[in-house]
Amino acid sequence: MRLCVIGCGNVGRLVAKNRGVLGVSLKFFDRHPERCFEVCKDDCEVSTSFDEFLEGCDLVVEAASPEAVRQYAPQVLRKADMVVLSVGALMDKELYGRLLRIAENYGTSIVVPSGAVAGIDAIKALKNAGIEEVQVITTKNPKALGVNVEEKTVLFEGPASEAVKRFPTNVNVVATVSLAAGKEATVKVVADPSVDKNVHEIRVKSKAGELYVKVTNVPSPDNPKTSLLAALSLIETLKELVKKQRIRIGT
Ligand SMILES: NC(=O)C1=CN([C@@H]2O[C@H](COP(=O)(O)OP(=O)(O)OC[C@H]3O[C@@H](n4cnc5c(N)ncnc54)[C@H](OP(=O)(O)O)[C@@H]3O)[C@@H](O)[C@H]2O)C=CC1
Ligand SMILES: O=C([O-])CC(=O)C(=O)O
Repeated sequence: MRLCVIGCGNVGRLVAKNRGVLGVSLKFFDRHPERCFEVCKDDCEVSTSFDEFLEGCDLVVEAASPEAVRQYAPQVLRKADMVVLSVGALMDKELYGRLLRIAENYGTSIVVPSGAVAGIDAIKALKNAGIEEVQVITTKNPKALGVNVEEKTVLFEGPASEAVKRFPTNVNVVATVSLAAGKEATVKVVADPSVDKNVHEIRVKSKAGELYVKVTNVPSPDNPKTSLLAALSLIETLKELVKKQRIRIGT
């Protein structure tokens, strides 16, 4: 199995470290090829041309940016299944519909890991009973959100589709929650100088009950915006995709 990864940053590096566990050969692509050469050493391939990168891929992982999803997903899905981390891109209804049509025509799939949140299994299940309300509050240190504030400050309140435009690499989770719920989440983004974790609180009201999930994530050492849990969730998703599972846990 050849796993092809777009993005040689924080998450790409963790995939490379877990190569042995996954038992795959790896190929990388990034707009900074030097980052890929550093990630790979002599252990994997690096492509500097995207067309060449796509050749022979069994599964493609996007760990780059929402822009990379817009740029590359249509081409990828004509050839292979694609795991998408920059889920915010899928809040664009036109792109979402277009990608699903391509996947349908070419027999491929888009896979969205739970990423930096928990409870996606229950939200999907609750959808079957009817979801009335979905809210997400994301609180991070101002540095992670790219602002300079001295006290706890609400930076944004509004729908998920707007939140992902304002914070494209900080709140992909609100897109994942919205897609799982089949309903756009209302979102609050808070910068708090007193926190050193990436905190996501999810509230769902449904006919089958209410859900409240709070994750207090350790930021990745190399990229404080991205929680370590997001990369670990990807690794777990990849294990399920590349290895035949004798038991599957969760929805
Ligand atoms: N679904 C979820 O729950 C979560 C998703 N994420 C998302 O996962 C993605 C990866 O995160 P992380 O590894 O920490 O990010 P990094 O910024 O550490 O690494 C991303 C790498 O991809 C490169 N890149 C970005 N856009 C493109 C492009 N269009 N073409 C080629 N290369 C590109 C970046 O270059 P450059 O530095 O120039 O941008 C960088 O080298 C991010 O979009 C992040 O927001 C993160 C956390 C949770
Ligand atoms: O990692 C996190 O805590 C959340 C994040 O950056 C995102 O959803 O883009």
